[in-house]
Amino acid sequence: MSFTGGLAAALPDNGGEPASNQADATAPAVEAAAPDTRPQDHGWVAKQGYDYELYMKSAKDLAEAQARFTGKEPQVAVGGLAQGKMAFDAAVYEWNDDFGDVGPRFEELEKQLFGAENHVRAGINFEKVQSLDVTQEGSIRVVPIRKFEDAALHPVMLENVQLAGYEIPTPIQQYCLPSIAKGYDIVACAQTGSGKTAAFLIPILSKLMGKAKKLAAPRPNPALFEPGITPGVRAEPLVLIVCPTRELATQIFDEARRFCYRTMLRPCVIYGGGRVGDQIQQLSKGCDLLIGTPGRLVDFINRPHVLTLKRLKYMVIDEADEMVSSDWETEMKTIMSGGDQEEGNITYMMFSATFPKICRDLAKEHLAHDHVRIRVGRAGSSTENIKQDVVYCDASMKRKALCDLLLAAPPCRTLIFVNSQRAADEVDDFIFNANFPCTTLHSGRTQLEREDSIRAFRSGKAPIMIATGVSARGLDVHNVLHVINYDLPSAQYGGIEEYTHRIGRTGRIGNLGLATSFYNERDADLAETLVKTMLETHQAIPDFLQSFIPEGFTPKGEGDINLLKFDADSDNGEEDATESAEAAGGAWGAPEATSGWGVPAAGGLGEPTENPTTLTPVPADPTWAVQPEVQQPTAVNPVAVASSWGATPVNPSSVAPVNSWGAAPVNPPSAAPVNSWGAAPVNPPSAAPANSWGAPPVDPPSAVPQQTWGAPTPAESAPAPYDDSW
Ligand SMILES: Nc1ncnc2c1ncn2[C@@H]1O[C@H](COP(=O)(O)OP(=O)(O)OP(=O)(O)O)[C@@H](O)[C@H]1O
Repeated sequence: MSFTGGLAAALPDNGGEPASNQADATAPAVEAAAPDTRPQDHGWVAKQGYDYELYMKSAKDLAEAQARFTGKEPQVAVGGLAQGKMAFDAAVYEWNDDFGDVGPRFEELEKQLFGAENHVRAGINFEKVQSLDVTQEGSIRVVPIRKFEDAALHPVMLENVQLAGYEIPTPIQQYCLPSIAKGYDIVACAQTGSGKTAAFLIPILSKLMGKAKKLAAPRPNPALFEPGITPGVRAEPLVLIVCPTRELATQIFDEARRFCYRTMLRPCVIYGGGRVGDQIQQLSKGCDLLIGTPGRLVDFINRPHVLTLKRLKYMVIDEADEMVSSDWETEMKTIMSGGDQEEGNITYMMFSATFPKICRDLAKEHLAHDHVRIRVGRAGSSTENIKQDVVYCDASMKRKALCDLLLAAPPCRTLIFVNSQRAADEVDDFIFNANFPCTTLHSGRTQLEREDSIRAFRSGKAPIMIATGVSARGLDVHNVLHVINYDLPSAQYGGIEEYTHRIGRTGRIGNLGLATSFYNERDADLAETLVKTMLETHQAIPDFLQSFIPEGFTPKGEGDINLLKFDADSDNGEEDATESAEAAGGAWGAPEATSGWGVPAAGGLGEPTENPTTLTPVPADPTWAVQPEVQQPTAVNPVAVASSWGATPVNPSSVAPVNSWGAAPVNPPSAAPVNSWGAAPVNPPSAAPANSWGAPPVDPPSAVPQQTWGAPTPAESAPAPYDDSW
């Protein structure tokens, strides 16, 4: 099997791969150069080419071809999919009508759905996720729950939450669970990787559990369904989740498969690029929860014999900021108010990590006046669990810098962002030919290639993925330790909001992560907000960006938070700021000294979280750039520069074992990433400071912000009984 992009695989392969992995057997013979083994010497797994022949075949042929190709039974990959099968076909819990309201356990499926390697588990800094301040805005305030046991969940849902390994609800979940229980419309904004998906799935599904028979449309008994023989039904979902990308849709589907386990609720996903006929067949078995991308959804809404929204009870718009961008305007209008749904009966929810004005306007138009508005931290902020490094890199030096970077730290699952499909293919070619195990994700790929890429990345067969920002939005992959902005997203490519979404692919749910961005003069339009965003989470500001630190800002100064004021369009705006201030001093009891962002003023931004010496300006690596304004390095040792390419790791034992990719550990070794990333190249370019590349995600701040919820922790008590009056 193969996991890399087309262009790279089509080029002469210097990697000495087995014949079966060659991309094009008909390509003219090229005298093979000696394979460059530096990536593998460094610990990266061997690259694998893309098998086009296999991927051009139909679904049925694919399974057979795959068996021939591997010489085995169709292989089960992460997520339980036979390679070549598409994500919408993934197994869901199917019951027999005789079971009643709740089905029995099914161990095999349980392992597949909840296995640790198949989804991200909370990391060592989970308490940081917990400690962010929550602001409620608007007239409705809900009392947060502190434990899942207090949320009056259906007992089977509570079991599913435990199986998923969720011990404590994240802040967004603490507020969304009771809000949804009470039936409010919601606008919610919380950091990347803070559990927004479960924040709506758990309470919605819990409310519907036990009522499936009453509310859901009749459908054939799944246990007896035979495609082509059993008459199908029209899909009449109770829940619709709309999201901008196919990858996100399949990811939400995976989460929905987990939380629908043992329930009588059937999840389905539809998205562009997936075969329409096959997706219709899935829907015809019955569909209670439908996840979809806007284009395919509208297509199906226009086929009333396939899909009707007349039973709809909940509509969730995920990544709402992206969804309401002008590209989707017509589709969103059709979905939100068109079709045959009865609008008055629908609870609307909008979720995102950033919330520009256009989003707030849409919320005003569609949501009930008394909707709940929840904001965790500042809208659009990042998390301290991600260490952000910005290194100066001339455009012409980016390729070399990237290879250096990939060889500077022990191999780890790495996501590289570029601004265009073309750049993705070019970078893919380059590093694939340099023998790095990579794959690409962008909308120019076929859907099968995209799904294959993600599986290869998730499983660790291709631990490096090059992606455009749009395609990787919301991507939740276990153990992504490093995000590299090969291109920074300038204003034209989504600006600081895009930056926040991108780096949020690492450091998820309390795990630590590193984000390295290549910066040069072309990124100047981003500099000011980038610096403020970095200061907000106590990042070191490199020398060449020091001039963008707001005037008067000192690490220990009082009132510095105000100096980091962000544009209204990337925050919740003035109107919200006023309400937020009211809320802070109101029912929530937020301490007066707490800023709207939840950083306690006492320690807050004034307190650098790392050794202050790391704030010292860092000279740029002269091998990447010549930068007039930055202090020039004293000397460049060409030998050292050259050897930094193929340097063997300082301490080979600290390199993640090759086979650790596939079954990523539930809790990554505690030494990683702190120790493993810190390993500087053996012979770093003499002028290049080690920590401008792969410095570890800093000593975690010693003063972890205290809970600032205001609401007292409920005393230990028995789980709240399932409230089936919902
Ligand atoms: N309470 C919890 N405890 C532990 N893990 C959790 C909890 N809630 C969610 N997770 C896990 O955290 C990961 C991130 O969640 P999710 O993808 O919903 O984040 P998000 O806020 O939607 O991020 P993004 O804005 O980047 O899309 C998921 O793998 C999910 O399974």
